[in-house]
Amino acid sequence: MVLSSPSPLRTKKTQAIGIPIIDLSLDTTTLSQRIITACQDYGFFKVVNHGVPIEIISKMEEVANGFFFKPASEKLKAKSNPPSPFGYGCRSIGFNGDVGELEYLLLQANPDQILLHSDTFNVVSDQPTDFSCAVEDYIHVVKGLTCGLLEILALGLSLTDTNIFSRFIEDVDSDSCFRINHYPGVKTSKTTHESNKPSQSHQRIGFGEHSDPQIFTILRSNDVPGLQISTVDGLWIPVNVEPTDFCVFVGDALEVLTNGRLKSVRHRVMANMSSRSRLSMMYFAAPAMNEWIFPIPQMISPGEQRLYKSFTWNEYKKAAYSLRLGDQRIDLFKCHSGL
Ligand SMILES: C=C1C[C@]23C[C@@]1(O)CC[C@H]2[C@@]12CC[C@H](O)[C@@](C)(C(=O)O1)[C@H]2[C@@H]3C(=O)O
Ligand SMILES: O=C(O)CCC(=O)C(=O)O
Ligand SMILES: [Fe+2]
Repeated sequence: MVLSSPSPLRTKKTQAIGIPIIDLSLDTTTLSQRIITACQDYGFFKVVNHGVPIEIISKMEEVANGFFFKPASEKLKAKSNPPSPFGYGCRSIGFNGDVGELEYLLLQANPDQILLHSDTFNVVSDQPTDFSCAVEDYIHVVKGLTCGLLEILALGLSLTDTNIFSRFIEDVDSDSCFRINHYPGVKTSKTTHESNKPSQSHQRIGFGEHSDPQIFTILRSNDVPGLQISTVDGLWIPVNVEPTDFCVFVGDALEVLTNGRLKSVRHRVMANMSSRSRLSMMYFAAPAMNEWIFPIPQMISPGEQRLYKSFTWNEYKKAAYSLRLGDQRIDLFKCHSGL
């Protein structure tokens, strides 16, 4: 594994330290060990040499930019009515008062459900088929990458059933979703520079601190900075992303399935970093709604306590949507008795 070299402390609470970079051209045994270490220590890693065709990524970026550059009045036509998490959103995140300096499109990702978004595709682009094909192609390849990584992960955890995680994602009813976030660039204010006062834009939160509820999240962004992950001791590490890389986040469901051995990573996006706009795309790999999530018995060593209760993915999603973005929803499902 290649680790980026440490650089000096930037602020009291933000530190640039080595973030695991996983080279997928390595042999499976080495890979599986490195992925486990990264998921245990950070709940996060970057992936290089993944083999996802650049044309598919660039096409997705092109159609997404085409949408976000449209006038606000056009984009608002892609807002869901009645309100649902899906479709176009601007500033408002979820239904409980969270806001961020971004606009986004949120879509269901499984091949059957994506067809339900045809109304959205008709308004997001003058060439709806071009848009929907770009989305379908992108999801297809990223889903393949996700399942491959989850199989290597299961191998690294010495689980006999190496499809135990990927099966959730391959399920035709999987609740995986796809999100495209657009963070407009910051207009630098002359007045602020002249008066030498700290700019308001320093506090601009693009997407507030949270962990992802799903199993795995695969992110790709352009080269505009802003993403930060939190370490166990509460330090924020900026993640510099190359447009050719993917970032992988452990989600809450994987923390539960591994009885806490792999930790879901808290992360956020700062929106004060560049005059250029940031575009990110996330594939959230999730189980089907009726699927049970609980610590896999093989993940509970003799003498170890079971940390989480059993619940369906539907129950977990309901809990997530009843809470604020930054809430620790996983705590609701902890076994206090150890049973
Ligand atoms: C405030 C919220 C937005 C969110 C649902 C929630 O109530 C809490 C979890 C949020 C999150 C974070 C990861 C993904 O971006 C997301 C789609 C998800 O599954 O959980 C969002 C939800 C959302 O924006 O709808
Ligand atoms: O936009 C990003 O880079 C990350 C956004 C995110 O964490 C999310 O949508 O869950
Ligand atoms: Fe996230």
